[in-house]
Amino acid sequence: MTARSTGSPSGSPSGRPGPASSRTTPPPGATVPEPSGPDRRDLDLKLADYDGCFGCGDQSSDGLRVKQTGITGTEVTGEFTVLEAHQGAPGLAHGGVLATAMDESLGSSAWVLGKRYVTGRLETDFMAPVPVGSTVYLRSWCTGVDGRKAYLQGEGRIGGPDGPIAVRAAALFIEVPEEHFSREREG
Ligand SMILES: CCCCCCCCCCCCCCCC(=O)SCCNC(=O)CCNC(=O)[C@H](O)C(C)(C)COP(=O)(O)OP(=O)(O)OC[C@H]1O[C@@H](n2cnc3c(N)ncnc32)[C@H](O)[C@@H]1OP(=O)(O)O
Repeated sequence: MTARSTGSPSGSPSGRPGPASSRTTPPPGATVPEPSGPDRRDLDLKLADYDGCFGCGDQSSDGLRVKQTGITGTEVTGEFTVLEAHQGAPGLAHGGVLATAMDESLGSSAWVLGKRYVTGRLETDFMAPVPVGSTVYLRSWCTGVDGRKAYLQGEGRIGGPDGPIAVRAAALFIEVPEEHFSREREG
């Protein structure tokens, strides 16, 4: 296993600027709350009847089937394996698939904040090609909450949980009421 290339994912292992733009950087005064979301066991129960999510569900044969592997504070880790169905260029993961995996990971970190969030803005940096068959090790965490806005960052590594960063992301999630989901379905 190689050494993790940066302790701080907002750092710049490649010399490139960090992943967050002004729209995904928390404003001064934003704070990271104590996670108050359901713990893993509650979550498993609540999600037991729904496995249709393209990111984490088991019903979608070509879905990513991201498995969550740990939660520490707002940091959520997970992993998925790149299948042939996920190709862009021959033998390599499609960038949109990697962005989706980051959305899933960032969304999981937002979930542990204990409120309902949807992705408002998602920014991704693609740092290295990801071959089909690779396991991508995902990690996301909250950098601040300001009213309805939750700011998150994340990364996907290959070769092991401490391997090189292949993709990194920053996002703004927006808190929505429960009706958001039923209203949109009926719309
Ligand atoms: C824990 C371990 C196990 C976990 C186990 C799994 C758990 C489960 C995980 C699930 C993980 C799924 C992860 C996928 C998550 C999706 O994929 S969600 C689907 C994709 N996203 C959407 O469909 C959202 C569509 N957009 C919308 O519905 C609406 O635009 C929104 C985002 C709700 C905002 O609309 P609104 O409520 O009318 O609010 P609005 O006033 O427009 O905006 C609120 C504020 O946000 C700002 N804002 C909104 N959008 C933006 C933007 N794009 N850029 C900058 N600012 C913005 C506004 O400027 C405004 O700012 P202020 O004026 O308040 O300063």
